[in-house]
Amino acid sequence: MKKVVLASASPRRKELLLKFNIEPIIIESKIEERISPNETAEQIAMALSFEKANKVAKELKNDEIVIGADTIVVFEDKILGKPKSPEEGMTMLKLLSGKKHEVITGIAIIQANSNKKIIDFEKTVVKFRNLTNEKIKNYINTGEYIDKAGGYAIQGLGGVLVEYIEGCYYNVIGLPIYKLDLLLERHFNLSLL
Ligand SMILES: Cc1cn([C@H]2C[C@H](O)[C@@H](COP(=O)(O)OP(=O)(O)OP(=O)(O)O)O2)c(=O)[nH]c1=O
Repeated sequence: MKKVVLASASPRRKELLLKFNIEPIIIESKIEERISPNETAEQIAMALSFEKANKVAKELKNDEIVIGADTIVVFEDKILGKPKSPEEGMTMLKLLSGKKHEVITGIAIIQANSNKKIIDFEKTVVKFRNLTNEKIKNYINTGEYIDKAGGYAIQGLGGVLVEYIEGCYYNVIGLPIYKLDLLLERHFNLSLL
């Protein structure tokens, strides 16, 4: 397989790629995550994933495949980022309690030093069970909410909060693996299997 560069500091994304037999070179891509009010959530996630991948691709000398991704949580047209405090985490989980929300991941794949690039997104609906204030407080106290869009991690103790999902599980964790394989196959003649 060609050299794959993951333009991400997210340990989840690295672990996911490793699980699917890709050993990525990690290059963190620090961008300012600006959110423009005129864009849809899908457009925002795709634009941010592209910015992350493009920043790294521009610094490379060969024809590496660069992957960038951005995950956002959308509840009733409101974008929920990463909570900056336990209080904000608590407010987010109260909003999500008993309701459905969307997790959207933008994914950008760029071949460095070529004009080959593709940008797409994946959407998963997540239904939360009804949460008591005590349950929310107990979850926030675990600290797991930190660094997670929407303030929870489905792959961890946050799994207790989720009743069901509609769509790709890996998308919620930050990288829709089936779509990555589909895009690699279709546009780069590569595949995970
Ligand atoms: C909803 C949810 C989000 N998350 C995580 C996935 C993403 O890593 C994070 C959203 O932040 P992102 O901005 O997508 O990614 P990141 O800051 O972790 O890494 P980088 O920008 O360097 O690529 O939330 C989970 O791990 N589990 C979940 O259930």
